[in-house]
Amino acid sequence: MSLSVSYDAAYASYTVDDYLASWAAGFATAGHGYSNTGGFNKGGFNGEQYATHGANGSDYAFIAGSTTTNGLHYVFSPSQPASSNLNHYLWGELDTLSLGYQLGGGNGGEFTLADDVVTFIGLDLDAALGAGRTGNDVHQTIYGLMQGNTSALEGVLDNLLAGYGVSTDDTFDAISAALASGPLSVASADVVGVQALAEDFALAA
Ligand code: HEM
Repeated sequence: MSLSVSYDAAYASYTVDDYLASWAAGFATAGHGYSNTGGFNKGGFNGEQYATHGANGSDYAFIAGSTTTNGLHYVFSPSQPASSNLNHYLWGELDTLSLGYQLGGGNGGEFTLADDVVTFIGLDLDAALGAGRTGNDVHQTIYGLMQGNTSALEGVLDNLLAGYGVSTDDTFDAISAALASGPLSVASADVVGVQALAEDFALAA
């Protein structure tokens, strides 16, 4: 699936990094633990959506989504230490992410944001049961957001946006235009191939 981004026109000239920084500052979570767990759309520890809002009554929120039915799962084993790499981690197929304000829904229904500022579709991250936390992009991206830390998400986005010649340092409008014109052309990949060949000859000489 290719990446697409939809955003509130009021933020058109914000860079993605600027918006993520302001979202993170407003999310200002006091943490997760027992008091601010968020939840899955189906309740329990599995579903198509996981969502939470900042602690201390913050309206700032996010919804992580999977386009696969029952595609996201949380491992919570009280029998293992909370600090274990194989406990308290998210796995599954993470495809979409919405950031904004005023989380609603849940409790068996779909989550919504009354003010949905930006939605990324096509994140295309995948982690298997047993992946644990370390090296698990699905977990790191979402647990980062839960702590008001957007750096893992920025890394994921920059990785995808590089294929279109843009990055999270660009504005939503610039990114939207780059995504609309498609991935960098096959012709430029060919040019890279030719250059590599020329270097090979130079080394051989
Ligand atoms: C799905 C996204 C979630 C992620 C990425 C996540 C991640 C984590 C992590 C990394 C910890 C820290 C464990 C430690 O090192 O001490 C933790 C703790 C905890 N999580 Fe989650 N969590 C998620 C969702 C949930 C949900 C839906 C619940 C619902 C009950 C929950 C309940 C807890 C509790 C109770 C603790 C504290 C455990 C303790 O201190 O004994 N989490 N979580």
